[in-house]
Amino acid sequence: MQEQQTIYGTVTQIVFQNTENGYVVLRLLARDGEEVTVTGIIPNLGLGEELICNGTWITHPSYGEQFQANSFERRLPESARGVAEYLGSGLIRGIGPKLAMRIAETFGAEAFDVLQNEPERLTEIRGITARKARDIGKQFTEMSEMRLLMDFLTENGLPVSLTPLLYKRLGVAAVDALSENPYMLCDEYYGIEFYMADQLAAHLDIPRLSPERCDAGILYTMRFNLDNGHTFIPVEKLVKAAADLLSDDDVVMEPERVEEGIMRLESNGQLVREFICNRDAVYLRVMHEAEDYLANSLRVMAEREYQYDFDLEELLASLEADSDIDYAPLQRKAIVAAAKYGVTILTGGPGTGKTTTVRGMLDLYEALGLTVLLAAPTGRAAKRLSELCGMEAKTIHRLLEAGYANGGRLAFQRCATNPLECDVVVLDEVSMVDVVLMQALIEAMPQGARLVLVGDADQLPPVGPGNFLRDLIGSGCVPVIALTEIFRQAQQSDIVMNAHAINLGQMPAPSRKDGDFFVMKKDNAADIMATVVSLCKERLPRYYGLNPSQIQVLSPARRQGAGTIPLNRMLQEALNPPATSKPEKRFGDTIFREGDRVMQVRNNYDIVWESLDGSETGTGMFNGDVGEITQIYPAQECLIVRFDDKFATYTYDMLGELELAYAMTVHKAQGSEFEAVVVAVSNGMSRRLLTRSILYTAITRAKRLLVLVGNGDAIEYMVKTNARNKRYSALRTRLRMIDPEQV
Ligand SMILES: Nc1ncnc2c1ncn2[C@@H]1O[C@H](COP(=O)(O)OP(=O)(O)OP(=O)(O)O)[C@@H](O)[C@H]1O
Repeated sequence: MQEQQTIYGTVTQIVFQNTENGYVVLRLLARDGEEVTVTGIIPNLGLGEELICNGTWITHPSYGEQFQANSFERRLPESARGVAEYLGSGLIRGIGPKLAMRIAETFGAEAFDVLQNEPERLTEIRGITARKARDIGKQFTEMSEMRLLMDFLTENGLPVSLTPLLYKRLGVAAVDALSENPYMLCDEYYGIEFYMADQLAAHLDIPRLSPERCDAGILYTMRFNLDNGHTFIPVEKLVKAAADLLSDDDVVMEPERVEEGIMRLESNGQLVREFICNRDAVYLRVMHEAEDYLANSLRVMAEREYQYDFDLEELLASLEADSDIDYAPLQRKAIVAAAKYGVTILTGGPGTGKTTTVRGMLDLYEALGLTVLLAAPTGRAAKRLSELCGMEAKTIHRLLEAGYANGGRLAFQRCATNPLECDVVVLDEVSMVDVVLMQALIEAMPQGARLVLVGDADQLPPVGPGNFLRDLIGSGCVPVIALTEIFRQAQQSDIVMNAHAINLGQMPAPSRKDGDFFVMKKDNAADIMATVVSLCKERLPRYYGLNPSQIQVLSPARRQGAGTIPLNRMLQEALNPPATSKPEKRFGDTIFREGDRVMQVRNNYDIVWESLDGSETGTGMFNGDVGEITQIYPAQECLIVRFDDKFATYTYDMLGELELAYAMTVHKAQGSEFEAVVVAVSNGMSRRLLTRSILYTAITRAKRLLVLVGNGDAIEYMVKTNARNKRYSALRTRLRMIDPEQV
């Protein structure tokens, strides 16, 4: 093992600095007068800082001898020259080298004290207004606080990328809060894995069998399972999973202790335990509230029937006569039901006429003088719905005016006390909506408004918890109109016909020369990916006149086989190769380059956007929004992404919210449609992902052309595997249980 050494010195040059993870390569003027290269994680480093580095000397194959620091202590420079260098190194907006020099000359070694405690004294320097002084002081204070926080995170092996999140929510109190409860990092806001928080807890000497650790492990296990779509966990499974999580070679968390923990969390209101669906079920409180609320409110809404002093069927017939449409009997039934009942479900596969039926509903509502709001779970689905219905549709989040409340938690402006203004809400792509969001929507509906739910129950279930659409249909409590007839026009499409065949467990029909559905069989992932690239780059543009931007590649998996990560790397290389004219920015393993297709991968209500013509500005980008990087500004450390009709700015520290999107997972593509879709399926992908509903969802994303490139066995396996991953959810049972007399 290399001998640990300590070196002291002053930072004279920052050769490389990664702003996300704090990795730096620097030159240090050591106390013995020698200048050496040092590498390590030292966030927010400035020139002139004094460092005491502990580490080892290594010989780098290209750069020779350098000191690899594994821990360090740092001190701000004390000499006037050091102060000038530090302030002038670009850390503070508004201070360049010249101004830094003047600050150092005026205040000498006291400069940092002035910046932190008496920034108004900066006005003694010519050219600094009171406002600028305040701004500089504020930045310096924030930087100092953030440095302390970063130092704390680094010392405890936690990612420095948590700094902005923690600082935004807790400010200067973050270190104290973490020291008091390191497990707060496991909540959905920070999303840190249990073992990391556990590591911090160990540094803080929190006993491993302590109730705090036990309770944190139980809650972590509960949240982790929500990601698998469950709304509750049977107690015996929870006990086992939490005991496993909390035990290792050194410590055994007995199941009895976990049971005690569950009782503690039950009595302090964080968990709810109920015997339901023949199970001893444990819920996170919010999840129990969501299910319970949905069951009660939907039951009440479904009981509601609206009376008209004229015949709705006749009114619809007269509307039909005025238009060139002749609805099928089931469509007519759905349109009338949507005006008559409190809740109506309209479901069916592709080409069965759902959209046409929704348009019929809108016509009837108009004739009845009812105000309608249209919504869908994703931006793309909302856009498509707007186009098809000729009226504005919003995402559910936008409809409910989502934003961040104090402390950074998601909050909806539209709610029970400030309801939406409408007589009807029509929600499309309901298969994607989880129980928590559904609860928020129903809470925001005004008393007496109708709800129309449209979706295809054979699509993938939502990413979030529950199985809302299937549970509601299965409960039998709500009128359901299931369209089954494929309209003649839609029958011309092999995409539609094969989607229905696959849904019935049949292999897709062989490709027709003039058809819109092709299967290309390739044996291994490398051949599959090479074929996908050639389709996107040459063959589809050449034969179908498609622009590569109209083609979307989908894969069930991310890393395995022909997953989205290797596919994105290859597609980026082929469709947007590096060029000196195109600036790029590396973030983790991804290189973002001007011209790249990217996707926003979580909801962020704070991202500022501007419409293309600059006439409108707003905030909020949503999970699944796809755009193109139009500019990268290295000096300003930001890049601009164009999403359909708007530009959004991302600073480099936000790049964790973007992914390359030449290829995306089928899950991410839910609710979106594309001109042409290329689906890659290979052996080597987890069998959990090779299911019929994933293949069906992938295929139904294509409007004009679908090419399925894959291993024959894997495709057949998908068609035959109707396994829906089991979700623990009790909504269906609750809906059936409730006695309408009691509500
Ligand atoms: N009553 C009808 N008479 C004749 N054609 C119809 C009727 N209803 C729908 N169609 C036609 O059937 C096709 C599919 O209808 P529509 O787009 O409404 O179905 P959909 O279920 O929304 O399909 P998808 O989910 O694939 O978008 C369209 O071409 C539409 O014009």
